[in-house]
Amino acid sequence: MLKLSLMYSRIVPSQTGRSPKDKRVDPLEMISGGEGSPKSLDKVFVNDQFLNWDPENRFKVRIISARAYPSLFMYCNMCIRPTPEELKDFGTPDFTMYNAGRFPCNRYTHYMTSSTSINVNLQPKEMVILGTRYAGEMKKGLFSLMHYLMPKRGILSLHSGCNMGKERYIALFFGLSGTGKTILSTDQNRYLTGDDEHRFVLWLIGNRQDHPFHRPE
Ligand SMILES: Nc1ncnc2c1ncn2[C@@H]1O[C@H](COP(=O)(O)OP(=O)(O)O)[C@@H](O)[C@H]1O
Ligand SMILES: C=C(OP(=O)(O)O)C(=O)O
Repeated sequence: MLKLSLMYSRIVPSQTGRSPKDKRVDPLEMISGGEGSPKSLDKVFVNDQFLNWDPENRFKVRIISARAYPSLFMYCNMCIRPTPEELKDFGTPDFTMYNAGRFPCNRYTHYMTSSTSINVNLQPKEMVILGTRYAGEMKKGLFSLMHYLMPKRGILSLHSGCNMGKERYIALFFGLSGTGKTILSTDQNRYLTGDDEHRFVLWLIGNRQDHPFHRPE
């Protein structure tokens, strides 16, 4: 029984859902170094990708993770993959994300609310994830960044599902997480534009993730 429960505790991670109370968006630099932290590991997984389908409002993001899974999650599902040519000229990223979800933060440090910490920082333009294995934190962190940056460019970012009818009218689905945006926007009689994060510019709707634009006439 003891053996079983030990096995179970190894398989089931401590934090597998979102931790909104442990998330901070700080304008100032935070403590993200120290032994065992993502910045001190010898081996990490790195992928350079783009945020935003629209090339004119695109951001370069570098995702550095201690484990392969978060890296693959972002590479396969979330961001836009650069072409080999774009990767060659990638240069300095606009934003860097460090994910060491298995490493807990020190909950006794000033500001820490638990052993989970998700810090999005706009000054050094970086995000550090500690003490959670929920990959959705990475998506939501980049989404927070887009919420900050897009309105400065006259673009409204939306947390919504979006689909389009054959007559090219667009429907947006709003709601808190888990309230049915995905289910409602996935309609077999309508084109799915995107399930989650969108930007809205007059009549042009684009998904932050790797989906094409649809231009209703
Ligand atoms: N109208 C509904 N009645 C019952 N369950 C629903 C309804 N809409 C969605 N769900 C369920 O709620 C969960 C979350 O829905 P989802 O569409 O993924 O939400 P969101 O995209 O807003 O996070 C899913 O398991 C889905 O099947
Ligand atoms: C994925 C989440 O929610 P939503 O489906 O609303 O984006 C989340 O809250 O982590």
